[in-house]
Amino acid sequence: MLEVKQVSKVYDGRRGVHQLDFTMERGEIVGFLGPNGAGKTTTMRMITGYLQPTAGSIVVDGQSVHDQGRAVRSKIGYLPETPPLYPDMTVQSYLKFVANLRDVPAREIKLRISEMVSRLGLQEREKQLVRGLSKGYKQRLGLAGAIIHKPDLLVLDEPTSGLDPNQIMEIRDLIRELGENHTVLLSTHILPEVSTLCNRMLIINQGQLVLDGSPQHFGSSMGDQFKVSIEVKATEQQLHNLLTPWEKVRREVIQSSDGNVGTDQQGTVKMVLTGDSPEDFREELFYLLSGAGLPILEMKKENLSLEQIFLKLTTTELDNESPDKGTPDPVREDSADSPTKEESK
Ligand SMILES: Nc1ncnc2c1ncn2[C@@H]1O[C@H](COP(=O)(O)OP(=O)(O)OP(=O)(O)O)[C@@H](O)[C@H]1O
Repeated sequence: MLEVKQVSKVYDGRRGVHQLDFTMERGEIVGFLGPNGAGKTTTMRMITGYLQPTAGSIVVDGQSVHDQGRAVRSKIGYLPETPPLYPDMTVQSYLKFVANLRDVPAREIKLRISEMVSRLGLQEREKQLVRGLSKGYKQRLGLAGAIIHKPDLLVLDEPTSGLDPNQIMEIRDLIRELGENHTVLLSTHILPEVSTLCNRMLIINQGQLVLDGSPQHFGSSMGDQFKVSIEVKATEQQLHNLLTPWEKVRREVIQSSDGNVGTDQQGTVKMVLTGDSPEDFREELFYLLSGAGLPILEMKKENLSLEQIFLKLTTTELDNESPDKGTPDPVREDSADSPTKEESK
């Protein structure tokens, strides 16, 4: 559906984005994450044809954004960070205006407006002036304008930014619904939004792609440590005696069900064990404990949170600031289990 090939954008000698390379399949909802100034808006504006890349190419459904701009734009719905709404138009007249602009056939416009109004829950607001709408309703109207020409690909730039928690939930529900028959690329600063809405995430930092894959996959496989929580029928002392010689694993006794730290009234201890490498040590741990006759009541692998992944990937300075230098490979899902270049040094 979308192919972004080696795309760079340089603004007055400064890097906007650098050698971005990714594709999106039909039906995917992809979250586009990155700190302020990482290059999300620049990328989205290039995909939607509003900005020309300095290098590289973008293809939507087999057509080049550069060479077949008009045809490509008819396949894309774009909701910029601030939707371009005209305050003196009514909801209805705005939708009519956008429908004309997006080449919706004249005989279909009336029907299309009523479809949009009911789909986006704007029935009560149809005759109201845009200036009187709340931020949430303005966002709904922006979304209605973005999909009125029935595009295949939706590009949404921070669609829930500035909304209150109720409005955020409503817009997320709408995006989830739109994702049933559109391909969606959405940028956001809200990490839980990615876990709840997206089946894939792209993280960009300083103009470069640093991760590509599913939030669930990376939560369980990334990081330079392996973490396990256990509940064992034993005294705290027994566990310490057994595990102290195991130098590669750090131990931390945590609160048990009765709120105590240490052996509880049922004679069990809860502990978090952290290995000093990503190597899975659960099997070794199992044999160690069972060999000592200490029953394991629970053993659970602890995943990295999205926040931890994001921080890990976006707080490292990239050393190739110059647009001419090469780009490190992003961590991709199919290569996430093998060490990254940095980790293998
Ligand atoms: N019109 C412009 N002229 C010059 N530099 C620009 C322009 N637009 C963006 N940039 C620069 O390009 C880089 C990427 O900006 P961009 O707005 O794409 O980031 P972003 O990830 O969308 O940030 P935010 O989350 O703050 O919206 C930044 O360094 C920014 O200063």
